[in-house]
Amino acid sequence: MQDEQSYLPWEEFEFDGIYGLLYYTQVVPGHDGRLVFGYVKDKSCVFMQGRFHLYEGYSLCQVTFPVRVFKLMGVETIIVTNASGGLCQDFKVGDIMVIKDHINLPGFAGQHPLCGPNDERFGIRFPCMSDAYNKVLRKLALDISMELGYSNFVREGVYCMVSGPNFETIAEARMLHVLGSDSVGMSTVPEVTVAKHCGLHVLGLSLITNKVSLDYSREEKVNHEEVLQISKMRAEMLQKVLTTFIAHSHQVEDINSN
Ligand SMILES: O=P(O)(O)O[C@H]1O[C@H](CO)[C@@H](O)[C@H]1O
Ligand SMILES: Nc1nc2[nH]cnc2c(=O)[nH]1
Repeated sequence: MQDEQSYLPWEEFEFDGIYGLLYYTQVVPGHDGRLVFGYVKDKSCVFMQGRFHLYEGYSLCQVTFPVRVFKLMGVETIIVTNASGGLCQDFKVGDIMVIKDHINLPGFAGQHPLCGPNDERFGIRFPCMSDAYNKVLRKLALDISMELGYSNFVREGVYCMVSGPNFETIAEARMLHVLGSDSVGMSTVPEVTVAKHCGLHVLGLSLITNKVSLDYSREEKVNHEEVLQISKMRAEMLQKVLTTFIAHSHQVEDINSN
C-alpha cells in the first residue's frame, strides 16, 4: 500500500501480457481490493482482485454492486473464482471445481441480493436460476483443462454458500454434504445470482483449498492461512486456465445453447 502523501487510488501496470489500470479498495486478507482494467490477448477485461463479503458487514446489494456496474459497462460474460472447502470425498486439496450449480443457503433465510423492489432495467422479478452456470462455458473450461494436461485436478460440482465467517461444524458439514453440496464457501452465489438476473453469461471456478471434516475423529483444523497458502500454490495453474479460456472464448459458437 502506498503512503498517504503519494497515495493515488489507481496506478498503471503491465504484467505477463496484461496491461491496464489498478483501482484500490479495502477488503479481507488475500483479497487485494483492486479493480484491474486491461487486456488478455486482444480481449478487453475487467478483473476484481478481491471481492466484498457478507461476513465483512457489507449488504448483499453492496457485495453485488460491481456486477451491475460491469453490466452497464457492456460486459457480457463473467468468470467468478473462489476458494472453498471440499465436501465431496473424491476431491483433493488443490483441485479446481468447475461450478455446475449452487445452493444459496443465505437466500433461504432471506439474505438475498434481489430482495426489495425489482429494478426492471436489469432483469425480471422472478429470474430462472436452473441454468445459472452456462453449459457451453463449462464445457470449454473442461476441454481447456484437459488440453493443458490438468484433467486430473479439474472436477465439476455444486458449490454451497454459507454466510461465514466461521468455518463449518462437523454436523453442519454433514448436513451440507447430504443436501448435495460438493464444496462450501462464503461468497460467489450473490454475484452469480445478480449476474444471471441481468443476463450475463457465467462461468464459476472454485479452488478446493481444504477438505471439510465430516468425521469427529479427524484432527486437522481448517484455517484461513491454509486457504491462502493453497490459493498461492495453485495461482499459476488457475491463471493459465483463465487466460487460455479468455483467449479461446471466440470458439464459443452458440453461447445461448445453454
Ligand atoms: O470465497 P472466497 O472469497 O474466495 O474465499 C473463501 O475463503 C475465505 C475463508 O478462508 C472466505 O472468504 C471464503 O469465502
Ligand atoms: N465455509 C467455508 N469457506 C471456505 N473457504 C475455503 N475453505 C472453506 C471452508 O472449508 N468452509
